Amino acid sequence: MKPFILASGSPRRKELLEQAHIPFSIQTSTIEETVEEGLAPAEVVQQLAKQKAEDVWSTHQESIVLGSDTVVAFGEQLLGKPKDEGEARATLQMLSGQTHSVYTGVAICSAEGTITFYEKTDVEFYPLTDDEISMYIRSHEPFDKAGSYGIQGFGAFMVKRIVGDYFAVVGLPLARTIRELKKFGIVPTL
Ligand SMILES: Cc1cn([C@H]2C[C@H](O)[C@@H](COP(=O)(O)OP(=O)(O)OP(=O)(O)O)O2)c(=O)[nH]c1=O
Repeated sequence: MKPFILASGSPRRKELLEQAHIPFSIQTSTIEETVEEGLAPAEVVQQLAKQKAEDVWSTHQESIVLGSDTVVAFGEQLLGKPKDEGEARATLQMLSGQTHSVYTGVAICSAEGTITFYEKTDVEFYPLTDDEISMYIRSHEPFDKAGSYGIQGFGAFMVKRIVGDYFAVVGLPLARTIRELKKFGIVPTL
C-alpha cells in the first residue's frame, strides 16, 4: 500500500478517517484558497479540494494525497467560515427556519493525476430565537466551521432534518471516500 496523506488541518476529517480505520499521516496545505467568481458550489468545493491535495502531493509524489473542502450554499450565497461574531450571527439568522445545502468536495491525487467528487446534503434548521443564536455564539463553536455551525456538536439543537450524507456535513463523505480510496489501493486496516 502506498503512503496515504490527508492534506487537511481539520480535526473532524482526521477523526472521520480514523473512524474508517484507514492508515494515514497529515500534511497541511498552505495554499491561499482561491476560485473564480460565479462557479457553482459543487465546482468550488472540488477545485479547492484539488488545490489542497495537489499542493501537498507536489512535495510527496510517492504518496496518495486527499484534500477536501466544505461550503454551505443558501440561495445564491456561498458561506464559508465566519470572520467574526457579527457574520456568524447574520449567517445563523439567515439559516433559521430554512433549508440550506452543504457541499463537500474531495480530491485524491496520485502520480496518475487527480480525481474529484462531491456530495450535497440538504439541512433544515428549526426557527432559532435571538437568545438561542447568542448562546450558540458564546459556545465559540461557529468560528472554525463553514456556515457557522457544527452539526456534530452543540449545533445539533438547530437541525430538524437532513437529506444526504451526515458525514459530508461534518467534513468528509466517508463511505464514498472509502470506496474511491479502494481504487488507489488504500483500504481499511484492522
Ligand atoms: C457545516 C459544518 C461544517 N463543519 C466544518 C468542516 C470543515 O472543517 C469546515 C469547513 O472548512 P474547510 O475550509 O472545508 O476545511 P478546514 O479549513 O477546516 O480544513 P482544511 O482546509 O485544512 O482541510 O467546517 C463542521 O465541522 N460541521 C458542520 O456541521
